[in-house]
Amino acid sequence: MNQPLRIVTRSSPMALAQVERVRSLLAETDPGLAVEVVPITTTADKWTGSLTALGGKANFVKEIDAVLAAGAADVAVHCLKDMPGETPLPEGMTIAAYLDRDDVRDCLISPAGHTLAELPQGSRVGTSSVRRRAQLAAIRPDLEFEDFRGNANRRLEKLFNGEVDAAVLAVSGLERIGRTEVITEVFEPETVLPPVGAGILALQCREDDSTTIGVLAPLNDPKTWREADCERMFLHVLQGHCNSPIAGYATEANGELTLRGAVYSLDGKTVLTARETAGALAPADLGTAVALAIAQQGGRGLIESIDH
Ligand SMILES: NCc1[nH]cc(CCC(=O)O)c1CC(=O)O
Repeated sequence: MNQPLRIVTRSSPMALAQVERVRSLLAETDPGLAVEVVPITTTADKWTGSLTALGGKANFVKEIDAVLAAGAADVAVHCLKDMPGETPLPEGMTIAAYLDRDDVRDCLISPAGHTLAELPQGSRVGTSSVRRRAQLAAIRPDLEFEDFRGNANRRLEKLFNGEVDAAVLAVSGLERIGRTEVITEVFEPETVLPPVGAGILALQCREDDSTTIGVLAPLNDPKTWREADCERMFLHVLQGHCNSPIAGYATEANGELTLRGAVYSLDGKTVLTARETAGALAPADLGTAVALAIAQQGGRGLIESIDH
């Protein structure tokens, strides 16, 4: 009688783990509900070249959204970090819930067991993220960066095969694939400011699908929602693209939301930062305020100077 809830996902171990988390949450909130997984392999997953050449990391998200839009699935589980920031959600889509936020921190993985400070002069660090490159270059200008693609398991394989000396990945991603034992240093947000949406899973569905919205609503974490809202508006106002060295991290403590934002030059030599606390501001307005403070320092010029 009841239709199963169909969740569309990429087929990487991390993406599948994310879907399992949603499934087990739904088993608590909706014990009678049947859940079906619709796995797809996106063009971006198969592509081994530069993501910028393919049109950016938004490609991972776009093909999933197309399955949802076509009605072949009811829910998509997106890493908020991977969702494009310069445009609002695709037409006809809504976020029904943000799950309770995971670890937001990035970490260093060095098979030799080094911390960032201990890496030998000129070490090759694997990361395709311009944000991570800029942030690490600001601390260690001698490091060399190499493009490093593939899902997290694949990246660890390349790293331990010696293709690079070290890599930077998100702690939450390693938790999802059960590989936190490889971490050699966790970067606190004060050292490496997390990207917008770090550690947040967004449950997206069609905005006219009130049945699914109702099923997913109990999975929403209101504090994560406010942080996400604030960070997303920050990114939107700055018009950050998929290849922007932008970081933005909102935290709510004692009922008060604070947003720290930063925009970097690629070499990490210029770092524009701003930090504000909401006071009477709504989360999205705090995002706007911090974005404007960075724009006033020349942040838009830095963002536009980078190819995308
Ligand atoms: N770009 C890939 C990606 N998207 C989300 C995460 C990790 C989880 C998250 O922060 O939501 C990762 C892996 C990584 O950056 O190491």
